[in-house]
Amino acid sequence: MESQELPYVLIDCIGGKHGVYEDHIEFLEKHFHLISMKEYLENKKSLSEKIRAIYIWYHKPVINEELLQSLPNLKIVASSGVGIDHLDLRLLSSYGVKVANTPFAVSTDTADFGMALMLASSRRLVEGYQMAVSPDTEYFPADWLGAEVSGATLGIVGMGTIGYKVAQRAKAFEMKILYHNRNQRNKEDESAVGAVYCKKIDDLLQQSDFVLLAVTLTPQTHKLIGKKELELMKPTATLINISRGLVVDQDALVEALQKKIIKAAALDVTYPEPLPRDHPLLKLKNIIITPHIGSATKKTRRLMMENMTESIKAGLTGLPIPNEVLL
Ligand SMILES: O=CC(=O)O
Repeated sequence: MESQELPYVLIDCIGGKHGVYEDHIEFLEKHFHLISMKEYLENKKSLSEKIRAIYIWYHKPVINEELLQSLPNLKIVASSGVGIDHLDLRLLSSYGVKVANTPFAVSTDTADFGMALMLASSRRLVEGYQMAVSPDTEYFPADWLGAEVSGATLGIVGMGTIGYKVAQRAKAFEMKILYHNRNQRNKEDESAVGAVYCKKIDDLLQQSDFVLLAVTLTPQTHKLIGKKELELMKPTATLINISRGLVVDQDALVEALQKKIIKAAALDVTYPEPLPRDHPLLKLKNIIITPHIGSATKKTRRLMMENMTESIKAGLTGLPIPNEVLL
């Protein structure tokens, strides 16, 4: 098929050639005629009727009335990852636009990364590395005590696909697993991993050595963990966030870490991302921060791209859309 006949897809990413990996571009260009957001905005008149899909790769474009009105033939928005907090589903649906994400592609790596953060924080991996490579520090073995992960209590807030995979891994570490879901207790999953359901999040916060957040960001989970919740946690506990920065009240977290109300935090997500270089979280020692890389492995990112391509193709041909996000 000639490139001119391929469906026009608006691609929105950060940096690089469309901000995605070269081999992804190669693949995508076999299926779509890619138009970058910049190109679109500069040539709106000639392109607006041609665009039939939007491909969002780790970015948060503003898809508002103005954009939607300018794209009369838009059928589907495919968004990388699982979180779709950057999309207004009602608005999109009112324009007849479908939405798809890639929840299954990301879950294994993101769960692995939650474990990595828990282990790195408890066993002082980053501090240890810094000490090991520092030319002029003396090393005293007695200074390097960490906290055990094996046998400790892990509280998972949000046991969906990712949370459940964290629980499977935690089981192998012989952890005691607690979980809290806002809406749904899942008896099958909990018995498979030997997890104990906490109807009240407060019970989980009070009992856990590690609290791991794996919830979706919604108006209900916005700043779910604030001052009160942090104060319920043990002073020896660590907060791990692999969901969205806005699930935690960051000002309250800074205070809790400064005052040692909790022991430490390990965050793959913050708000904003990245944090401004003078942000108080970056000045603390009892924290690990990574740049939202939970799903960042070659295989997973490739699978996400393939999933998004399948969803767009299905959406444009009227077939059932894999990974469609329903309102
Ligand atoms: O943050 C990543 C995702 O939503 O999968």
